[in-house]
Amino acid sequence: MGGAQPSSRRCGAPTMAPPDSERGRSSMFLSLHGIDVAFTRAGMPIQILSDFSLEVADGEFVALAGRSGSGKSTAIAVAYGRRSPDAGAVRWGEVEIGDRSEKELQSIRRSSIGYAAQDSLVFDDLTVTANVLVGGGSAERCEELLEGVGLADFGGMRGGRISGGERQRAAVARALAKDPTLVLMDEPTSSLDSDAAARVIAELRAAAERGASVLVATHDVLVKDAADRVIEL
Ligand SMILES: Nc1ncnc2c1ncn2[C@@H]1O[C@H](COP(=O)(O)OP(=O)(O)OP(=O)(O)O)[C@@H](O)[C@H]1O
Repeated sequence: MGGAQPSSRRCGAPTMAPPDSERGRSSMFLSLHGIDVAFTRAGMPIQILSDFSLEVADGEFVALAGRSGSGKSTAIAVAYGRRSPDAGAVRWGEVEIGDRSEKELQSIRRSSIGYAAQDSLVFDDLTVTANVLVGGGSAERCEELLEGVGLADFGGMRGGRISGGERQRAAVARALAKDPTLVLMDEPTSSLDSDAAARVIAELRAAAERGASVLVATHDVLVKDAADRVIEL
């Protein structure tokens, strides 16, 4: 067999990306291998992820879909190292995260991973610009991203004064401001109308085109349509 090609961009192997030397940046593909996660509900163990594996190549935008409760947020939390799996391995590029101390992981997260949880914190007392820059990145990049997600006029406003959808977009801008090599997001468009969602999706695509590996848990058909591949849990 060997040379089988994926039949469409929706399934099959990760897409190829230009080598690091051409992009002038380090590689940070994502690999989850053989992941098991179980929780206890009403005193009974329930298996949420069972021998679950996925890979996201450099420059690839992958949507993680599936019914409510299927384990999308859990998979994103495992990928970020926020939740330890019962079994299996997570790799950020060449780094197997189970082999590293929390301090080392924190340092990699700070420099290279853009993460936005479903409930990303926006500081009420900081301006939107300051909220974005908490995650690193330049003032210029912050301005560009705020414009991109439709918050160009909001930079000076306090986080406590903006709407839920605006907070969500500020959290996306914060995750992307340092131009991370790995992007992990949980439902980044859940509070957004289709115009605002399209803006966020354009920024996620742009991150992938710059060479980042992008994994997004979502129910949003717009995100699924924009992704290179959709993985159903
Ligand atoms: N800490 C926990 N303790 C017990 N059960 C948990 C815990 N965290 C998650 N679960 C359960 O695991 C299942 C998967 O949760 P998860 O949040 O990963 O699903 P999801 O696919 O992201 O769902 P949604 O689309 O509704 O956000 C759910 O049934 C949830 O109740």
